Amino acid sequence: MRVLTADHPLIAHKLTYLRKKDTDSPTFRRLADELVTLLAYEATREVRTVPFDIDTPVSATSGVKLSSPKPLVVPILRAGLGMLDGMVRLLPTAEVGFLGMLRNEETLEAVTYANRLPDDLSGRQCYVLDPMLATGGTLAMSIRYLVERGADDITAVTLIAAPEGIEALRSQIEDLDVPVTLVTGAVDERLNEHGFIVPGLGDAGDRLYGVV
Ligand SMILES: O=P(O)(O)OC[C@H]1O[C@H](OP(=O)(O)OP(=O)(O)O)[C@H](O)[C@@H]1O
Ligand SMILES: O=c1cc[nH]c(=O)[nH]1
Ligand SMILES: [Mg+2]
Repeated sequence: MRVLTADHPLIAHKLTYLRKKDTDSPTFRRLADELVTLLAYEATREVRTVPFDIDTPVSATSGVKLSSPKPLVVPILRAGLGMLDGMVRLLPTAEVGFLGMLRNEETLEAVTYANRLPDDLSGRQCYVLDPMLATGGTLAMSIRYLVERGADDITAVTLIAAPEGIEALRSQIEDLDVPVTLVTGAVDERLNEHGFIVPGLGDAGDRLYGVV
């Protein structure tokens, strides 16, 4: 698994305000949206294209367009939904599939409670969106699931990742014969005893949508 950590002052600035505990939900949503658009530039660096001949007002020329099959963007509900608009703004032809996953607060194991994805993902490039990579369990399950359905290239986009989670994810998907890239806005210090990222930003889903 390739890991790309963003190194950009605008990303660092926006992440700082996202982390602040007194940042309200509307501001948190706006910052998450802006951050994913900046990260999407890096995440889509290898999106597949095909040659495309066009006429400008001046002459004929060749360019490129996104190839078929269309890329699939998969936000992990709930918190990944806060990253969807920012991603599809850069990838307007992408299709969107949904996975609903919840981490058990005691065992920290992820369970899947919703699934709305195409059955056959053969030949698809998939972009998985989830702001937090903590123990790595949620992303490992979702990536394995997409590969079982045929996805042949996966990029996960996170805002913040824990170093332990990155290593756990790496080991849980190392048997997969598919390139996986992780693009993250930051790699934080560690996980605490409750499986929360330190310093992190708290519970991303709650901060986006309220405490449930
Ligand atoms: O790396 P992991 O240890 O698996 O933890 C990360 C997961 O935890 C959070 O979701 P949560 O379970 O809080 O669900 P929510 O998005 O509905 O709040 C987060 O959005 C990730 O999906
Ligand atoms: O710090 C964390 C860990 C898991 N999920 C979150 O939303 N935040
Ligand atoms: Mg949550």
